[in-house]
Parts: sequence; C-alpha cells; structure tokens
Amino acid sequence: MEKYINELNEAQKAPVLHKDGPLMVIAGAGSGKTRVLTYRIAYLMSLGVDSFNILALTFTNKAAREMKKRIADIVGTSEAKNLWMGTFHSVFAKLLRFDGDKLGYPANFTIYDTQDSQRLISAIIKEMGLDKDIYKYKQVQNRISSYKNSLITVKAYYNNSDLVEADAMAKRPRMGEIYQNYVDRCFKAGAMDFDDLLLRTNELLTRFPEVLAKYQDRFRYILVDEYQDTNHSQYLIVKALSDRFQNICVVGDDAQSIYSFRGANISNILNFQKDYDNVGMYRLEQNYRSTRNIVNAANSIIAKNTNQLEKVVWTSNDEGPLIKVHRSPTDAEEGRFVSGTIFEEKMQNQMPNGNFAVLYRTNSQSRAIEDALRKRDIPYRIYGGLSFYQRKEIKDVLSYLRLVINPKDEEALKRIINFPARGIGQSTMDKLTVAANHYNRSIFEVMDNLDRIDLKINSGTKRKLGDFVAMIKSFQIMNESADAFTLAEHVAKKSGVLLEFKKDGTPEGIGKMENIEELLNGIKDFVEGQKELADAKGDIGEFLEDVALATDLDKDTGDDDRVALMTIHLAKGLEFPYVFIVGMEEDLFPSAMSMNTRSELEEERRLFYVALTRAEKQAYLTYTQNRYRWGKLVDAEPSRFIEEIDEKYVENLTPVVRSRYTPLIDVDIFGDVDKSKLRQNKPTHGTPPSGIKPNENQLRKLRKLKPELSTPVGNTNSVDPNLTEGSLVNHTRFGRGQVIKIEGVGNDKKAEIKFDKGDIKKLLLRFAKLEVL
Ligand SMILES: Nc1ncnc2c1ncn2[C@@H]1O[C@H](COP(=O)(O)OP(=O)(O)OP(=O)(O)O)[C@@H](O)[C@H]1O
Ligand SMILES: [Mg+2]
Repeated sequence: MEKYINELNEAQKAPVLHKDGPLMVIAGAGSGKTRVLTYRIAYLMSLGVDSFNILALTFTNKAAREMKKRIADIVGTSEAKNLWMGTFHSVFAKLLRFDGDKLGYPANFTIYDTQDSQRLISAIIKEMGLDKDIYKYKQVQNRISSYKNSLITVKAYYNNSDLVEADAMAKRPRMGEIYQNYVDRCFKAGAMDFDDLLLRTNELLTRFPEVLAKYQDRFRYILVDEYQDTNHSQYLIVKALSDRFQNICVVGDDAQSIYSFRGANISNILNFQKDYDNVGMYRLEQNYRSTRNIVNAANSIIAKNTNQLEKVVWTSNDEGPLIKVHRSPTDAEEGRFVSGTIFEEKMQNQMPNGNFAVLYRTNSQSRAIEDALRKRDIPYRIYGGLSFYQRKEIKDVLSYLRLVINPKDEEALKRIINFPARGIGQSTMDKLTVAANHYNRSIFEVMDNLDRIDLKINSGTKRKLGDFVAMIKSFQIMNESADAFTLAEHVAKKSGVLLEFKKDGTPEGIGKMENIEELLNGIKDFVEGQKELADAKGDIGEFLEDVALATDLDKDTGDDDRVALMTIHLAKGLEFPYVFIVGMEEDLFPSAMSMNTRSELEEERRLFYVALTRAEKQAYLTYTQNRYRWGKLVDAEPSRFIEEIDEKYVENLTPVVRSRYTPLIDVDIFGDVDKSKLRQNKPTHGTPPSGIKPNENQLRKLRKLKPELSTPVGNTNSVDPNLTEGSLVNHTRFGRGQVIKIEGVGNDKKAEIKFDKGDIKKLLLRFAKLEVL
C-alpha cells in the first residue's frame, strides 16, 4: 500500500489517510478528487476494514467498475468485488430488492424508465378525460418527478397550498389527482420509477428504524463522488445512513455543479460543515490533467462567476498549445473542421480515435458532426440521445422478459399483448383495464381469472387471452432454471417477435431482426460477465435491472476505438487528450433558456468550465455563422464565453468577428425545395452500445438517410456573379423581386430581396434558385 500512497501528492495523502469521522474534499477540476476517493477505499481495506462495510456512490456505474478494478490492483485481492459501489439509483435499487417488501413492493419490482412513466401518465390523462394540450404529459411527468425528488408525497402535495395554487394557476387544477393515480398505478403494477428508487429508500429508512439500523451498521464507511450534484433526496439518504458512525467522505467542486435543473442542490456542499461535527476539510490545488494554458483559461472563465467558493488551481504540466477557436459558415462545415482536424492529428501523431471527444450543449447538435465523421470513415460513438434499449423492437422483447419477472407490469403488458397481432383489440383491453381497476388487481391477474368474472368477452377472445397467459407462464417456468441468454433467445422465438420482423421482409424489418440478434449477443456477454462476480447469477432479472439503470456512459466497455460524442453534462468526471467544444454560440451555449437570471447564466458558465477542463492537451472551440435550427437556418453569433477567456490563452484560427447583438433572422435557404422532405431526414440518434453495433449494411442505410445539408440543394450556378443591390431577379417560387441588400462573401453571401408579392426575404445565394432579369 505504501508504494501506492506515494502516487499521491501531500495534499492528496491527507484526506486518504484521514482517520475516522466526516471529511470533505473541495477542489477544482482534474486535481485528483476521484483518485483520492479510490485510494481512500483501498487504504481503508488495507487497514482491515471489511469490504462489505464500505459504500461508494459514483456518477456512473462505469466509474464504479473502474474504481473497483483500480482498488483490486492496489490491495491485490478479489475482495473489491464485495464493495457496494455504483450510482445512487443502482445501489438503492439493490437495497430495495432486499427490503422493499416492507413497503409492499415485490422483490422483483419492475423499474419503469422515463418512456414507461410518460406512457402511463398519458394514459391516465386520457382516462381522466383531460385536455392533453393543457396537461402535457412531459410537463406533468417533470412536475411529479420534482415533487418526488423533494420528497413531496401526494399527501404533502395537498397540504402545500403554494404547490396546489401554482398548478391551479398553470390551469392544471387536477395535478394532485393525476399524481395520486400515477402513484397507485405504479404500485399496483409492482413498479418503481427512477425517482421512487430514492423516495422509497427514504421512506424505508424513516419508517423502519430497524432497517435503518441494519444499513447504518453495514455501511460504516460511506464515500460520495461529485457531491455538488446530489439532490435533496440523495442528501437525506446519505445523512441517515452515515448518522451513526459519521464516517462520511464527500468530494466535489462547487464550480462543477451543473444539474440544478434536475434538483441538484449546491447547498449540500455549502452546509456540510454544519451537518456534521469536526469535519476534516481538505483542498487540492494541483491539476494533473491539463496543460497550463487550459488550466489558466478555465480559471479565467470561472472567475467571472460571483457565487462560488474561493479556489486555487495550478499545474506543473507543460504550457501546451493555445486554445484554438474556429469559425465556420454553417454547422455542416463545423463538422468538417472537426473531422478534418481529427483526421490530420491521427495521421501526424498516430493517435487512436479514443483520444478525441466532441462535446455539445444539446443532443441535436451531433447530427452534423456524425455526418462529417462518417464521410471520413472515422468511427465514433454517441452517448445519450435515443438509446439502443429504447428502440421499439428491443423494448418489445424486453417487455416480454419484464412480464416473465413481474406479470403485474402494466406498461410491458400493454406493449405486447397484441404484438405480434393475436386478435386482442382495444375494446378487450379497455374491459380488462376497467375490471383491473374495479377489483384492484393487475390486468394479468384479471386475464388469469376470466372464468370467474363475466366481462362480456367472447369465447374466441377468451381463448386468445388464455393462450397468452399460458405462454407467459411457460416462460416463467423456464426462468426458474435458465440463464438470461437461454431464456431471452427462447422468448424472442416463441413469442413470435423475431418471426414477425422476418416475415416483414423489408430492409427495416431485417434491420430490426438484426438488432434483436445483437440484443441477444449483448445478453450473452452480460451472462458471462455476471458469472464472474461474487454474488450474481446471470439471470434475466439481473439483466433487466442493468438495462434499466445503465447510464449512457455505462454501455461503453472501451473495447473498440472510437471518437466520443456526448453532451457536456454527460462528460462530467471524464478526460480526453483532445476536446472539441462545438456550437459555441449565443442562444445555444449559453442556452437561450438559461439567460433569464444570473444564477442560470452562472450554471451555463460552470458547464463551460466542466467542458474545457475535460481536455488534457488541446481544446478547440468552434462556432458557426449560420446554424440550421428548428428547421430553419438562423444567423448565429459567437458565445460570450469565448470572449470571457483571457485572450492570452486563445488563438483564433479564423479572423475575429466581434460579438455583437444581431437579431435572429430566418433565412430561407431552400427556395423551392419541398421542406417536408428535408425534415424527414432527421438523424436517428444513438449508436448502439458496444457489442451491439450497426453492421455495414445498416450504416450504409443510415448514410443514405442523411443528406449533407451543406451540399447545395438548389441550383448554385444560376446566380449571376454580378448580382448587385438593385438587381431585378426572378425566383422560381417567390416570383419577381428586387435586391435591396447584399451581405457576406463566398459561401455565405446572402441577398435581401423585396418580392413583388410584398414579402422581404433573405436568401443564401448558393442555395437560392434565382434568375437575374
Ligand atoms: N498525484 C498524482 N500524480 C499523477 N497523476 C495524478 C495525480 N492525481 C491525479 N492524477 C491524474 O489526474 C487526472 C485527474 O484526476 P481525477 O480524475 O481524480 O480528478 P478530479 O478532481 O476527480 O477531476 P474532476 O473534477 O474532473 O472530476 C487523472 O488522470 C488522475 O489519474
Ligand atoms: Mg472526478
């Protein structure tokens, strides 16, 4: 162990060697907080602390796995496997499997993902006969989620007149009823949503002192990474569990708090010293990750925030190259700059793809980058967006499996009761739902007791329902002895799902079939991995839990070499030698939705700080002058954050355009092209997790689906180069007009034209079909 302790600097050693009692490490990015947490666990184990007595909470399950590996390297035993380590959600899901029965949940409860929750909420809104334009299911789901994260139960909601009034003001007086119905339906289905995993844990620990005592005794040492982004519910769990032994170690950086929109509460860090006695406070100042230019640039940014703890970050690393800023005319060209730069760096320095990351503010920005990377045959992986497990065909198979584990799972049942079609229609389902609500039973139980209740269902349909129940029961019997792979393969075949797509015969159907095959391969890998673990069986229940709780990063096993594309939020805690931060534009980053208050703007700035500090060697900031947003090309203006970096650390690759306020003008680039066609070319986001990759065929299909938007859609050659202000022109769709103004050069040249019909339009000349008269 001593050898390993020497891999730490003096400031890092202190918290690692800290004796019992609470401690907090507050330090800037890249200063070794995560390393300290990892080494402290190893150190505790080397002192003889039983690995069963340690609980570590991380931002992703992948981070937990990596930490375990590192700890096993250091302490040299397989004991690391026994550590309880993972995200809040996965750790407490496990706890609820053991003790959730006290709250009335079965040990095999289903975890509803966001899509399941939203489908259920929409069904409830419909059943209650409410206007779906006022009660928007996504908004309703958001509200319910935020109540749960603040531990506001239905009863507490009704007792809180502020909340009730706020919903009434928002023309949603029946929010409370929806909330109540939603909670009841989840409970009846034996299901918990993501927020329940924390809410129910809190409930369990408060209502059952003996359960609390058991886990307090078990988790004698609790460690939390990224503490700045814990929400109220998480805070209370940690507080309760650590109350007896007070061996709580939290590490974090208030400057990297970026999840307040999801209820993360920075005061958890600020109040830590008040919450515990004799807190050991530690600060780390030396950054080991990044060049001096990057560290200094990041410092100059975050200094602009008024609301923060004082911190010093310095590095003894090389100065490194300056931060490069690049402007492109459009997002397609921005993509080309990124792919071209990666290509050159790879060529010149023989670098793997995994050394590069492209970070953006919103998922939709990935499309242009993907197109450009594909053109250069650079492999990449997108994290976030629509995940593999959300695809219809995958969810269909998973729904059968969910039903095997928990036949009460209503969302799973509704998905597949008539897929593949077996003649069970909506009216039958409505009758079953009414009966289920009436008898307070699940739909499956009603189906299983049809001979005992008269639902006016004809004998043919009854037989079909009976066959379905028998099929699920046969899968259940098989599940008693089979591993996840064997069962899943059997279910995919016997349910008829595979055959359905095979019969379909279209390229889409075949693609779906291939995806299911890849799912099965993924399950096989999973089973093999699980069997190596101390307490795992590799059954389907374990697999479903893994799928439900995997964060997007967790699907990366790092076994193939790809450029990483992800949102900045997801990049927290990670590092890459080369980082591109794209879309550095006002209204995009900072986001248009986050500029109303100083605190929102400061959160955007912290987000930029997180982005920049992911880079080890080189950071690129790119922005465009025109961006295709919401189906329109809009003028863009460089982000204020670019100007906020001390200019000593920045090199402009393109001539500087000073930021100025320009109102957004819609530029109609497409002239007479049918826009509805263009809109169909939306990218399908999300590449599948590793082991589940699109094959060449599918990739070819994808490529065909995505036209290069920067290639002219109209006829570029029809514009007379002598077009000047005052020229009379004819446009195939808008008719005759006169040029009032010309601006921009080259590819960017635009003309403002007053058409005889009265409209004034700005057209990008390389796209517009204009004839000079
Ligand atoms: N004493 C050290 N000697 C050498 N390398 C170190 C040392 N401490 C940390 N590092 C390396 O520096 C990098 C950053 O460390 P780490 O990820 O632990 O920082 P962090 O404070 O958790 O960053 P973030 O705030 O981004 O989460 C890692 O690659 C880590 O291995
Ligand atoms: Mg970290």
